[in-house]
Amino acid sequence: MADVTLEGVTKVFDGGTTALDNVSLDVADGEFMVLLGPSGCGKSTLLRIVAGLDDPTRGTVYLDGEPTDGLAPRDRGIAMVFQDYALYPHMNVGDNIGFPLKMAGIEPEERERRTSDAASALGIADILGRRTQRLSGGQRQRVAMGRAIVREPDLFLMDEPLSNLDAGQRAELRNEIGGLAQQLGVTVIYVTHDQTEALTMADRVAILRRGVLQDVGTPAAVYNRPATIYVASFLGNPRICLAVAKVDAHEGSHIELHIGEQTLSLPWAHSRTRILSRYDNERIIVGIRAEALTPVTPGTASNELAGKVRTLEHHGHETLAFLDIRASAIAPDEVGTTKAEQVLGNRWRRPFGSWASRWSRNGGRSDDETTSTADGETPGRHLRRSAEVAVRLAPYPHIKTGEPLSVAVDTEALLFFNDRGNRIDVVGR
Ligand SMILES: Nc1ncnc2c1ncn2[C@@H]1O[C@H](COP(=O)(O)OP(=O)(O)OP(=O)(O)O)[C@@H](O)[C@H]1O
Repeated sequence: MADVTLEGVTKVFDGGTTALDNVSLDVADGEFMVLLGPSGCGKSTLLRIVAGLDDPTRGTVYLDGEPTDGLAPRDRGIAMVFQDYALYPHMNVGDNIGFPLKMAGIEPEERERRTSDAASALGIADILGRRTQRLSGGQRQRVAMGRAIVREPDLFLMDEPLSNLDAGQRAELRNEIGGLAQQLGVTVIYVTHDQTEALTMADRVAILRRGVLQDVGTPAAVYNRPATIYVASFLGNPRICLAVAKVDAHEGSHIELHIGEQTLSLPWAHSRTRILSRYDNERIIVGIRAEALTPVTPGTASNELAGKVRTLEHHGHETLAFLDIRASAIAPDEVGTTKAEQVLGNRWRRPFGSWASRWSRNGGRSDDETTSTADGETPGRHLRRSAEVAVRLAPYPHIKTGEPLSVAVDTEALLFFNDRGNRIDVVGR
């Protein structure tokens, strides 16, 4: 039995770095929770605080409903596995796995039984007598895992345990760790920066950015219905296209989304029309994943985008075409900054009216990339990021870079964000 609750956990290190900023998170008993985020977002700090190796500056960690303040790491029923698995080189595999039991004064017979059970579960029962120096990376990590599970912990904390392995070993162990956790019924908090690990292994994923929890949900929920633009862009390969669109609501009839010079039309009965209509005459960000697009003969679909193929990426089983749809795009890191305000134009439309209206007339495309705004900013600099959508094609298609391509757009699969990067159509999350 081990459920974990973090309540308003903040960690500010000496020197002023805020590694965690008011993080609240529940991990249920037996759940496989993956903490996902880029380097430096606070994942390891969170894990160390749960383990009791670091104290939070503010907030509380509860284990099974009990506050852990002052509870020593060894009394938390936790086992940790790190990326740099330090095995004892002078011991064989079996002794490495059984070492924590020896330290705990467990009788040799019992030790042997538990060591052998752990080794069998990890598929390394046949190498118990081997020295650890000659093991492969995957085998070494299995031994490290064995040493952790042999203690029969209630809670497993894993910090990038696969990052030192090659791609093949990672894929293999990914499956095994998920299966093993289920078999043992333990609660796992697993840290990674790898979205594939998160989406394939997790019951739920918690996404951190600069110490702030962005979203928590099942892999399907955070992928299909991300709470923020950051989550939408962090998950998914190829990356989501974040295009600027102007909303034009025709009350009771339909909503037009002007993306550059092109227009998508959503019927009034569309699931998200009412929410979008609140942004009438404003610019929003439309997230377009490859899944929303299907190549078509021009003029045959009810909603289409057309563009020129800028690049082709051949992946063997498919080819990705990156299509310049002649519209403005935004980078997730720009969201919430003055850059985003300028690209979106919602705030500066009035102060810099003349330039803005010319930009608007051009459907968001700058015809003068060097025009300066009143405060000396160069708007063209911000507009040069042009929207490129990724389109999945059959392997090695006949199309060439520079050629036109039209795609049908499944408007139900589009994601809509405001200028602060929050999804404006969050329903049921
Ligand atoms: N002991 C420390 N003293 C000061 N700053 C620290 C300390 N440990 C971590 N930090 C800082 O806190 C932030 C979060 O670090 P943390 O190691 O938790 O991130 P992470 O997401 O695990 O990164 P990585 O994936 O690179 O391990 C970083 O800016 C880091 O530099």
